Amino acid sequence: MTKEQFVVTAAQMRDIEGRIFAAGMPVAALMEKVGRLISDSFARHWQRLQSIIPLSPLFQGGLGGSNVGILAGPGHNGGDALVVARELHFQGYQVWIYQPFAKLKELTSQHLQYAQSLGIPCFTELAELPSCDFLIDGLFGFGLEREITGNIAEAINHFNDWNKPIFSIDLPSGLHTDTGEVLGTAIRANHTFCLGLWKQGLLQEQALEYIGQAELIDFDIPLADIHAILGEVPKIKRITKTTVFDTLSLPLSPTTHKYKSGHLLLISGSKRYAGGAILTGLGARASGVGMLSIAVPESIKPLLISHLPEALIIGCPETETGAISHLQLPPNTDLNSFNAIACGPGLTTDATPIIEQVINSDVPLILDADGLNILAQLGTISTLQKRQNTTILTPHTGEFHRLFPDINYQDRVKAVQTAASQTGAVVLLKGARTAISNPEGVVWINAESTPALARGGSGDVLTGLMGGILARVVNKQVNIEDVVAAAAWWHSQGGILAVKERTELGVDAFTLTQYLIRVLKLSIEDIL
Ligand SMILES: NC(=O)C1=CN([C@@H]2O[C@H](COP(=O)(O)OP(=O)(O)OC[C@H]3O[C@@H](n4cnc5c(N)ncnc54)[C@H](OP(=O)(O)O)[C@@H]3O)[C@@H](O)[C@H]2O)[C@@H](O)CC1
Ligand SMILES: Nc1ncnc2c1ncn2[C@@H]1O[C@H](COP(=O)(O)OP(=O)(O)O)[C@@H](O)[C@H]1O
Ligand SMILES: [K+]
Repeated sequence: MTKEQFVVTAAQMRDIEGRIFAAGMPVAALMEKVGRLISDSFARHWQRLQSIIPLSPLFQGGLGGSNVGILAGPGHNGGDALVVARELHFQGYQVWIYQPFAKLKELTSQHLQYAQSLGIPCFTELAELPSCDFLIDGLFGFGLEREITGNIAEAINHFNDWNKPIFSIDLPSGLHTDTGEVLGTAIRANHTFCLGLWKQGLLQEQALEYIGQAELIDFDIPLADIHAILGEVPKIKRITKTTVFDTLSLPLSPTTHKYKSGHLLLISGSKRYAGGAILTGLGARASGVGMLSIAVPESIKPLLISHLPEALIIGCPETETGAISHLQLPPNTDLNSFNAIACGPGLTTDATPIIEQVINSDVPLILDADGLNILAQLGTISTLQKRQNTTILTPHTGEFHRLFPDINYQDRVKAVQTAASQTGAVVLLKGARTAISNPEGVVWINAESTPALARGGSGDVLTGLMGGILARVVNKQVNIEDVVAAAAWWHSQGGILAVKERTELGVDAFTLTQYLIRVLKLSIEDIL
């Protein structure tokens, strides 16, 4: 595992830190190291930002003239901020410190004393503060456990109103380290330097509006200390490129043939929602699956053929409403002919018999969209109990609630763990921070995405892509949750690349399908 993949709670971070200190690392030395790493990273970002953000009238020209306000808290988060204050002072920035606390931890107090001895102005009252070009927030880190109130809450709201870029140390002050909940009020950062290991709260949706761009500052925590606290196989992990490339089974074997590269059956679309079938098919195309069959109502078969000439389009008898009434597979084919089935986008809830049929089959199965709505009507847990083979459910929040009305989905990590354990399925809960769990509670979180994906049809693309990867690798000793994670990561990265080239408004679902291979190519070049 790489450092980027680990996710910790405050208690786990404290325990890991405890081991490092017990082994002889002086606390002050670690703070010094962390502070220097933050200042270096900050200087790089500031140089880039300066070219795009107008500076205050006090700006005196040149990078060294920038004005920086440091917000220092009473604990070691404040200590980190004071090391950064000193470093930036020596680099030529105009620095001031806001420190309104009566009682400081000893190390923090020493750094404050030294900063003052260097002539760095230090203020305790908001009204006294000069202007600045940006703020560095070191009020609270993972030691914050209770609500922020009174003058500190007022100060945080005041700084948010300044509309200056804010860089937060470890996490935006005011966020709960584990849940990402706002404790009273919180700094709205433009950039967060997360220290050492990703804190769980930074991966929770409720924290997203406060974090800005997040970056991990690696300060060389020994892997042995991480595993001693998190276990050899940590329960909660962040998806990274490495996860994905371990799963995609590339490069292809030189002796492969089309049936060795997987055969996927997509069951999707209706007269009313023909587009869902096309988007799912285009998502599957990008997976590189060897054989793609798509079952649709007879009347939309010509449309599918025109978009996906390489796929075998299976026209099925349809209901009066234009949904598939039953599957009519080609001669000598049954469901066992496929390595995986992905089922649901655009089906409408009139296709109930199809869902019953695929659930009763013994083929690895992905259910999405109307596949999930029908499953909810059939009774989620009792219906899935019959299944022997792999099942993957990919609900968005509304579908999740229909499937699992008794599970509280506010804490998304717990929600997917419970849903997966109740059903024996791998459950992916879509959203800004998609969370995935297997029945044993091993969780992947997709921490990089873009709101540009919040558009109709983008989930259909994910279903097709995931189905194709599943069909390709399902017989190759992979963990199913890794396949699901790989698809979620690839889908989001496609969206992120599309945003870079086309803006956040330019990522309709069809366009997204065109970016999947482009982003894969860039990622492969990156790791070579
Ligand atoms: N782990 C690592 O490897 C490393 C960690 N490092 C850094 O240490 C940080 C953690 O430091 P930390 O433990 O001192 O806690 P921190 O977040 O500064 O705040 C706690 C202080 O705030 C106070 N306080 C709390 N709530 C409050 C409230 N509502 N309103 C007002 N006050 C409140 C509380 O006081 P008390 O509860 O005693 O009243 C206490 O004094 C971590 O985020 C990282 O930046 C790096 O330096 C090196 C590597
Ligand atoms: N705010 C957001 N940030 C990042 N990704 C998002 C956001 N909102 C939705 N998504 C992603 O967009 C996709 C939407 O899927 P879904 O709701 O099933 O749409 P549809 O059914 O129209 O295809 C999911 O992959 C989801 O994770
Ligand atoms: K902070």
